Amino acid sequence: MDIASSICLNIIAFFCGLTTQRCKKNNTLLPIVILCTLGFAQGYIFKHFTTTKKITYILSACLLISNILGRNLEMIGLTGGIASGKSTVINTIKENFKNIGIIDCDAIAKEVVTPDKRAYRAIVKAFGKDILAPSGELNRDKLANLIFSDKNARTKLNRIIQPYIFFEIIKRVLGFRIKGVSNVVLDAPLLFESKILTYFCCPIITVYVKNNDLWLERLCKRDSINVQKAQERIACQMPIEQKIQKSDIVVDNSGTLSQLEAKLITVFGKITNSK
Ligand SMILES: CC(C)(COP(=O)(O)OP(=O)(O)OC[C@H]1O[C@@H](n2cnc3c(N)ncnc32)[C@H](O)[C@@H]1O)[C@@H](O)C(=O)NCCC(=O)NCCS
Ligand SMILES: Nc1ncnc2c1ncn2[C@@H]1O[C@H](COP(=O)(O)OP(=O)(O)OP(=O)(O)O)[C@@H](O)[C@H]1O
Repeated sequence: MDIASSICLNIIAFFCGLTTQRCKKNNTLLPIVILCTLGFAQGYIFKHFTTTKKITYILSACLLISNILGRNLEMIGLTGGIASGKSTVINTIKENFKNIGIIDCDAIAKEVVTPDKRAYRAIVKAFGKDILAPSGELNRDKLANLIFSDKNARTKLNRIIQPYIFFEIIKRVLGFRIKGVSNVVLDAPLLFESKILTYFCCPIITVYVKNNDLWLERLCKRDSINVQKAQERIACQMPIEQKIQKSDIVVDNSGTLSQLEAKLITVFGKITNSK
């Protein structure tokens, strides 16, 4: 019990460290407050066990180290509207910056709903078997049509799936830290909508397509949908103007792929060399 509590406190201390850059930027003392609270929580927990002073000192040092490990990890948030080019950005990063770790929330959202996973069972329970393809997997097109046209269904799906996505993000971030990776990109279409993720990411990059017609054209073509449906899907997310305003860096993807690549090499070159 004491070891489990200690591991949990260390994980919290690590993620508290990860919020440091964002809190510095926003001028808040939140990480220090959380760290002190953790110290007290640890003291309280261990008071009830027969531990020596030496062990308490070692455990406190562990908390501090976990916090420093979190501080030294740079989590770069990548977001933007639907079909704005986030996956294209990720492909460019993979090619040009081999040392950057990637966490793709869309991919995680697909993995956590494979048949017989807990999220899959919860979705089938909530939406019925109609939402399944003959193979037993989720019928993603059907689910997409449903959630992009019905706010209640969207909220219901988000409530079911997002805790599993967050849990997976935590696991992957810790995995990267253990491997010694110090820059991680979190590709999260709903980064600002989730609110909590914004505390862990600094800087946050928003990719957008300045030319609205071009944006609609790319979305219609990629998802094989008409303009009306494309507009409906765009309207399901926070307006892009708000995302831009909340971001630290914005990348306009109205140009060609090579123009995008050139912009990204400059942006990520600066971020990774700034430490
Ligand atoms: C609705 C689903 C089944 C559609 O699957 P599909 O394979 O057609 O699309 P894909 O997963 O690649 O998502 C495409 C894009 O749709 C947008 N989107 C997805 N889910 C949502 C949502 N709940 N609200 C608003 N936009 C969303 C995002 O921009 C995403 O990049 C799928 O997107 C899903 O499970 N969504 C809920 C999970 C979620 O919140 N994903 C975002 C991770 S932060
Ligand atoms: N600079 C570009 N020039 C031409 N086509 C592009 C460019 N950038 C992206 N695209 C195309 O636009 C479409 C959307 O891009 P992409 O899939 O990368 O967006 P996304 O933001 O990851 O989408 P989502 O998060 O909604 O899945 C794709 O078909 C992609 O090939």
